[in-house]
Amino acid sequence: MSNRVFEAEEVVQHNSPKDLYMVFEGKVYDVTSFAEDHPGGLDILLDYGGQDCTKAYRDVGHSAAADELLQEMYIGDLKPGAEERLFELRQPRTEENDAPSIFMILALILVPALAVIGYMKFKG
Ligand code: HEM
Repeated sequence: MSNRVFEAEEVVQHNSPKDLYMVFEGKVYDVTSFAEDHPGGLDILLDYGGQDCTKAYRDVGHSAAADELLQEMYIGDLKPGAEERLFELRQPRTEENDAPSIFMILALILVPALAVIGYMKFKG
């Protein structure tokens, strides 16, 4: 068991499927090895990657077996009082899991729109 103390700045970096930390009740857990096997799915875990999942975890009503699993992944403590900072530093999910960016969506709308306008001009 480690008593390492983590800064919020460090915890938020670990938010990808290959490197996933989560904070529960002020403790830091490295859930990377378990994430793919999570019965609730990887995707839901990524929503809390590098973040506090205390409320979400409790709301699901996880079993005692889940609590035990979690304890096995304990790696240290979040610096006392750093919860708010952690939330402020919240980072977007890593690219490989991200929904298409707003630019991509705009491009998908604009390109056909310009093509139609161009065609109409050409015709007229
Ligand atoms: C952080 C470490 C976590 C561990 C070790 C964990 C572990 C587990 C385990 C063992 C189960 C199977 C049911 C049970 O034993 O309770 C489960 C189910 C589930 N978990 Fe997690 N969980 C974690 C985080 C989360 C988070 C943050 C969420 C977000 C809401 C979540 C959502 C769910 C859901 C929705 C199910 C139900 C899946 C189903 O029955 O269809 N879990 N989890």
